[in-house]
Amino acid sequence: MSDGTIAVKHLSKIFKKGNVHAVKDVSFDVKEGEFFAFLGPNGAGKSTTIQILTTLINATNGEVWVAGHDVRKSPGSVRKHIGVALQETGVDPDLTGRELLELQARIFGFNKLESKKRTEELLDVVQLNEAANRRIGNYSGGMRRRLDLALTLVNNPSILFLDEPTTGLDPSNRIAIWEELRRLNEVKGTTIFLTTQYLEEADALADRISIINDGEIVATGTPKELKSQIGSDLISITFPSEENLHQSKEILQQDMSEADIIETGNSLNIYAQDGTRKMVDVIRMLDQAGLEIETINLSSPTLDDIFLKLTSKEGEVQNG
Ligand SMILES: Nc1ncnc2c1ncn2[C@@H]1O[C@H](COP(=O)(O)OP(=O)(O)OP(=O)(O)O)[C@@H](O)[C@H]1O
Repeated sequence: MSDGTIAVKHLSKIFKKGNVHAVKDVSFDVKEGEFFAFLGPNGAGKSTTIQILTTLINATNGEVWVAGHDVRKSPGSVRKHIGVALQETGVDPDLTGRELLELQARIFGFNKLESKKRTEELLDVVQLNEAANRRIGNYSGGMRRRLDLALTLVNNPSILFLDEPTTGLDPSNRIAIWEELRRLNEVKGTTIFLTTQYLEEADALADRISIINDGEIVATGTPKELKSQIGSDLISITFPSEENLHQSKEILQQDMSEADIIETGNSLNIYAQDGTRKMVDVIRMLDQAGLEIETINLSSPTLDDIFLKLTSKEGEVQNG
């Protein structure tokens, strides 16, 4: 039985060489058809995790099920149902894109005719038809990534694993890959497990994100959940005079004990869960007290704020 799910329970990996504890008791599930992003800085343990999930290296501890199969007991069954694009795959630069795709199809057991047919389909999918007869050694970074993506799709996988698929690409090539991944996920229902260091990539693509840092998952949720988990909204107010600022602060502190009010230079920063409503309250209270304000501005936390908070050594917010 195969499906498009991933289940990881208490996964750990210790590299004996250097005694590196690269992955520490990591657990998560990915549902069929879900777009899941593993987000973390350099050395967080993303590549190690993806290599275990794709049967390339063994875990030290824990259980991993991919496409309904145990990666340790049935690696062959897992491989049949997944597509994998890892960082820095070495291929013969003298082959053309078309030749490499045909070769990959033969490796997966397609006969000659089927291999040619599948290759043409995939060249269409990743729009490499025009470059198909050029040597891979002459491909640009964006073309290489598109070819890598096509290679992962040869066996019609139910789950795609992509390790930092857009690292080093310029913005237009990055967006082209994003569109392709979205289409695969939405139209074909392919489950996607992607690692990235880019917040905007996880935010733009993923249904759910786990943030990994120093081998541990520090937060999991939808982009929206992650934002609201940490997320107080921020109301910044500037005043026409210092006196105005101090009087306003006193008034707001009396009536708003639940919100943090912090003075920064000539403005007050107010942190509140429901920023829009709080902003209306603040304006009303200051108006009633006859106090003038110069500007008032409301902003929500970005994923950047959350990422920094969760991955900084001082970060105190933890969540599973
Ligand atoms: N084969 C290995 N032997 C020893 N240590 C390793 C090995 N592979 C990875 N590590 C170490 O394990 C830790 C996690 O590395 P990993 O490559 O999984 O991180 P990553 O999140 O993928 O980082 P990057 O974004 O830079 O690819 C790092 O400290 C790394 O040096």
